[in-house]
Amino acid sequence: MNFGPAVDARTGAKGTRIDLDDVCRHFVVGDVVVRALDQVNLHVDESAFVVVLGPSGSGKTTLLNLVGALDAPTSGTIRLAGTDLTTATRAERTRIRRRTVSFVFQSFNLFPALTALENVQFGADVAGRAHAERLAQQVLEQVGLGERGRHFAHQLSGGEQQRVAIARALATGNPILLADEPTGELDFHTGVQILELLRAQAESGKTVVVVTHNREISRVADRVIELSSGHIVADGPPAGGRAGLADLRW
Ligand SMILES: Nc1ncnc2c1ncn2[C@@H]1O[C@H](COP(=O)(O)OP(=O)(O)OP(=O)(O)O)[C@@H](O)[C@H]1O
Repeated sequence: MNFGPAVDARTGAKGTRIDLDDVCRHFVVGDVVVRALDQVNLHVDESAFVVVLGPSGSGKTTLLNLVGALDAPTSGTIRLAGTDLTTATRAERTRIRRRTVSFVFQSFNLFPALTALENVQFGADVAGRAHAERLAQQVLEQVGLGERGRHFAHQLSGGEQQRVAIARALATGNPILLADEPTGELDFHTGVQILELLRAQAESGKTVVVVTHNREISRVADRVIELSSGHIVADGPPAGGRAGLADLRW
């Protein structure tokens, strides 16, 4: 197992560092200020399976969007792989995003008009990787769908679609994988298979950040960051130690 920091082969940067200092993200809607995140300090420098846990509205997606350079904070500093996102231009943020992070969503978000292989190749293309088609086929095989490359999303089960989505994220080669409720639309058994796949990525050197409201998922994390009303209220290993996937129930 390799828990050391992944090094970006193209830039030499230690790609797994995520640094948030005094980060606030406030939304102003009319007279109301929604403090989605307030004075958040978070540092992740390990290749690990990190679960961000919190109830609906606690700020999980807001946090993921900031870490993924999809959104900018109201105040505070965010650095990704050592680069300050808050002072970066929009073009720089795009470049950092392409080389550092990948995304997996609750509802899979595959392109319906593309085959499974083409969806995965898209990930490699966006990140500017060479031999994208060959790479896409290899990654599809890695997630157990080597035979399904010509199939479209509607010909795949939910769990298979999520595997393709994870393959698309892996095909980028980027060191940080961000997943928003990746098991939210799956039955328990399929959800555990997806968690197993995500855990395996962390064990092979990636930083995997999963946000969820499902406390059970946090039991298999290396590190659990609990959010409540926009604040981090707990940060550490799961209470009672890390459980095995076979111990989960939900
Ligand atoms: N664009 C926006 N405009 C106004 N308020 C917003 C916006 N985006 C998020 N919020 C508010 O910020 C708070 C945090 O939202 P966020 O989506 O991050 O929570 P969450 O923990 O991901 O919730 P859920 O589990 O329901 O997805 C909520 O009160 C939400 O209504």
